[in-house]
Amino acid sequence: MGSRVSVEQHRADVESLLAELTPEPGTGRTDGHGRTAERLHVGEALGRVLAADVLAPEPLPRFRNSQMDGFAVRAADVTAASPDRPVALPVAGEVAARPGRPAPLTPGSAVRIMTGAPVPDGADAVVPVEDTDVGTFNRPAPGRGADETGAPSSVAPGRRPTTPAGDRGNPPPADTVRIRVPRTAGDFLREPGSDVGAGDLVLPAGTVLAPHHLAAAAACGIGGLPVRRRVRVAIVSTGSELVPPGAPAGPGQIWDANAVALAAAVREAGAEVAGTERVGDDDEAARVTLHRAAASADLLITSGGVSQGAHEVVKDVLADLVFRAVGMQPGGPQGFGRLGGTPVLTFPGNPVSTQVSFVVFLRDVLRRAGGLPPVGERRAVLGRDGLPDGALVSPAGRRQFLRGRLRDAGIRDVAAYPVVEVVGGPGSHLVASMAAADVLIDVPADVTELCAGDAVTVLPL
Ligand SMILES: Nc1nc2c(c(=O)[nH]1)N[C@H]1C(S)=C(S)[C@@H](COP(=O)(O)OP(=O)(O)OC[C@H]3O[C@@H](n4cnc5c(N)ncnc54)[C@H](O)[C@@H]3O)O[C@H]1N2
Ligand code: MOO
Repeated sequence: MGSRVSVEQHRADVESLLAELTPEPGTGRTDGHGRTAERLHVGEALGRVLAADVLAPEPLPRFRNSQMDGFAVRAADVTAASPDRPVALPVAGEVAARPGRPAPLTPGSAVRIMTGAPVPDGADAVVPVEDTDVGTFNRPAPGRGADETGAPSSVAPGRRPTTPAGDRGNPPPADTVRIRVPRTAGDFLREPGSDVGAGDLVLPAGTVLAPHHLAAAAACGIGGLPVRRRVRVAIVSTGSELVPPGAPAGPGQIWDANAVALAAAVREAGAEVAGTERVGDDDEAARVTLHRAAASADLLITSGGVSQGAHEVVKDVLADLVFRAVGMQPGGPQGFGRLGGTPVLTFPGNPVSTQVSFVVFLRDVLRRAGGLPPVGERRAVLGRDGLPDGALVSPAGRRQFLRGRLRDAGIRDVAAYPVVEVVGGPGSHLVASMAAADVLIDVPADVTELCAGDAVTVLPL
């Protein structure tokens, strides 16, 4: 395996191997049909990354409509209105939020109008129904009377209604409305294009589509969105001892944690799982499986079979790859190269090592390829609880990635770094203990001792 290389060196080599996964304009990764993007129904695009700017095909709102339930009027007809001297106007019908175009308003009249309904030509303001003698357009609920403003009076739970049930149904609309509040032109109108104009930018390329982005696109009538094609990753876990979770395990068998962990990590990083396969320590079977998996994907990742044992199928079958010891713990034995043109990363089989390898070498590469921001790192202060002796020692020349848990910062600590406690042990088989962690504590290769209170870098899990 030769001498150890640094984490930085291995990361640089992995990034240069995988540069083709991050499309640059004109040189992008394609899907065999020359596409770097695909079109998805707006309802299916959650979490995907927009491949192009999305412009509004029409103004939004599409037409001038009412902001309130009330009466569409000419403002000039109601400028003199006041509670003491209401202006009476004849009511010339009703317009609701329904398909169709309303008839124009005759000057000197009012039209009942509902929220969202198109405003008739000739009307330039809406008077909310509460500002008129009508009070409300609601039907009285069964058994409820109307109060003096016309609004239904509330009936306390368990009380008997104060009016007989015969008041049900819509009272006939008044043919005259008395308007008590003056209005000026434009009041309670929603103008076409006041949200977005035709041809305006609604969503810029690169947006990671959240529900409110999808709502904006849908409201603009956009049925399909161009999204970046996701990197397709094939996953092969190796080891004759492995059985799938849920299946019975006999003597010497263990459940395959890595295929599940890697598939979930790939998806979380914005990529797509082309397939997961398990193969035993049989060179011929492994050869077939690895070639098939590589041919199906943009990237192949494997777990296991890369150290110094007698049955290292990955090393044996992928002999053209570079296998090396990286100066880190866990995750020391690493390999990279190509199989039939497809880039391959080989992660060590210990389940903590596999997951740490993904976080350290692949997570942000996949995120960048998919148009997502890197997870990045943050600073924290080492807590005392996870350090019985108040300090930890780390071997020189090995970058350690310890499992840690951030403590909730109290209000007093808002400006300070959060405290991180070491959790679980350092062993790379301690996969259940890792479930208690929410970060990896990054101890640099040249640091051999850390004390409670020291500042550290952590990588979120
Ligand atoms: N003589 C040496 N032995 C080992 C060295 C070394 O440098 N010299 N390195 C050790 C380190 S560090 C690691 S990490 C492992 C890496 O080994 P492999 O990548 O070859 O992995 P395996 O031997 O196949 O498995 C290691 C361990 O993990 C378990 N495992 C494997 N796959 C899964 C899975 N999908 N789900 C759950 N657990 C899995 C496997 O049963 C073994 O216990 O090598 C050390 N040895
Ligand atoms: O490097 Mo291994 O990944 O420590 O257990």
